[in-house]
Amino acid sequence: MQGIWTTERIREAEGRAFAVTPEGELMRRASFGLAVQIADLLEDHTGGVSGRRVVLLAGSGDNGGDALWAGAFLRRRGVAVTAILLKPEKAHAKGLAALKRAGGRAVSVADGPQWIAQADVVVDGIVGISGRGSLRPDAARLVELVEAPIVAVDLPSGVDPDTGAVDGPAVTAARTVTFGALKPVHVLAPAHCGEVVLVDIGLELADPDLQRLDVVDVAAAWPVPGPDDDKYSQGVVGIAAGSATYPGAAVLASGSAVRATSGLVRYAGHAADVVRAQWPEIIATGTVADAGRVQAWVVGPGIGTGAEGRDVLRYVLGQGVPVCADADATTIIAKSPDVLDARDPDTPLVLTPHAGEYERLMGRKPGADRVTAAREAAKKYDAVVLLKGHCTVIAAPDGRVAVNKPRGAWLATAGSGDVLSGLVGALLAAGLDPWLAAAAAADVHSLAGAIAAQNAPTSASGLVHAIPEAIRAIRSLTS
Ligand SMILES: NC(=O)C1=CN([C@@H]2O[C@H](COP(=O)(O)OP(=O)(O)OC[C@H]3O[C@@H](n4cnc5c(N)ncnc54)[C@H](O)[C@@H]3O)[C@@H](O)[C@H]2O)[C@@H](O)CC1
Ligand SMILES: [K+]
Repeated sequence: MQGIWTTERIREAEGRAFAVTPEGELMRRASFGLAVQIADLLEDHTGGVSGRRVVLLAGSGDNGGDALWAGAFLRRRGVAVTAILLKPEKAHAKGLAALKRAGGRAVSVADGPQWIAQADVVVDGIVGISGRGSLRPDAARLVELVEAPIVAVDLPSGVDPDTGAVDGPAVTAARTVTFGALKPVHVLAPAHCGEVVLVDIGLELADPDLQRLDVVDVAAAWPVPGPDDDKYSQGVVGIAAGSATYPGAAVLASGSAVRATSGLVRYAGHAADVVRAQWPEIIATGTVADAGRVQAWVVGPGIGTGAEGRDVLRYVLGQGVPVCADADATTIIAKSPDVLDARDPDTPLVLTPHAGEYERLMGRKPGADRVTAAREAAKKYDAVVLLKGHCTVIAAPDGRVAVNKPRGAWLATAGSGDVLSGLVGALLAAGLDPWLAAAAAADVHSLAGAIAAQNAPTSASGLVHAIPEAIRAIRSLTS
């Protein structure tokens, strides 16, 4: 999660950096780092650098400028560099002059195909963070001809920088070299980016005002008990999950909450005996009405979508504490939206749909632009929406969005979602802002998945046991 920045914030940071660095310095740093990566790929792909052929697809903006400057650096290492200028009249003037001074060649779109056919590596400097929409026809035709590996400058052109959406021709890169910080595209469109390499150009992104929005500092957010805390003051979470026939969801969601924080966990439902046997520290009762006071509820996993599940959901929504509604609870809300009438308007709600549940909630699939999809659901339900997928997107009704950096696909295992909802509930009970709670939970969940996968293949129980190590790892990174 940490270090993924929307283009708006990247631009703000660049603006600050421009003010304190000599003109052209940021682009020099970016394009030098880019040239190093292009040479590295040439070496990997052809066994050498000098005498190899690189073709630059150079668009009209600074992204094209980066590519042209990188071409000039590569000339010094004996690379034959040809730039295809997509808009010759708007090509980055200084970059083009530098390339020509260094002995590089610039050609028109019409002459492009013959150079592409001979290229060892092609560089996509078509558009960067100002790019919108898919590739234009000229660029698309050239990209289609490429057989050599492509290095994308900053991001693969044709893919939306902030959402990763692709709705037409786009570049598929072997490697993407980005500058300053990762942007959403790098985690939302991994298939188009290939390997992502981050080049430090000295952007100051640690501004606390900026962090508040797009970067979730999980280590700082995670509740740590202080000397005056007791089991109640750290937040009591209630788990309404599972059934007598299917106690697994109850065991996983409750266990995950136990492992996430040291507050008290209450369980209410038909699996009380099994939960108690697995987790002696949990206070388990048969019904939500008997559960006692909690500071947040997790409701849904394995409760069924019938009348009893509906009553349970209605009850917890009416308690005036934050609720994480997961799995069957999402389906109940989709089928009978009137259950939400039980909700006090001020009660924070976190919904955790996967794509299928999203479709039930919204009447349409999330589609390629999962950021907008999550935002729209957050608005419609006035809830934090955590849209599950290879990369999880967390949107708040006020527009905040966090994206969770994927760490492998081990989380796609039965019961994994139950573990996530337990984590969200524990953080809600500890008093975290619901968006932050959901984002921090997703991050620890994905790291726990990666840790559990060291003993692959793993399972949801393995995930629960890896939670403390994941929290320790994240905390140690910043302490
Ligand atoms: N601003 C900075 O501090 C730095 C920026 N750098 C580079 O600058 C890039 C951003 O440059 P710019 O803001 O000049 O813009 P871009 O190079 O991203 O885009 C240039 C122009 O392309 C046009 N365009 C938009 N969508 C298009 C599409 N689908 N097909 C064709 N043309 C399209 C637009 O008119 C846009 O202004 C970054 O991605 C990065 O590569 C780096 O040099 C590092 C420093
Ligand atoms: K690009």
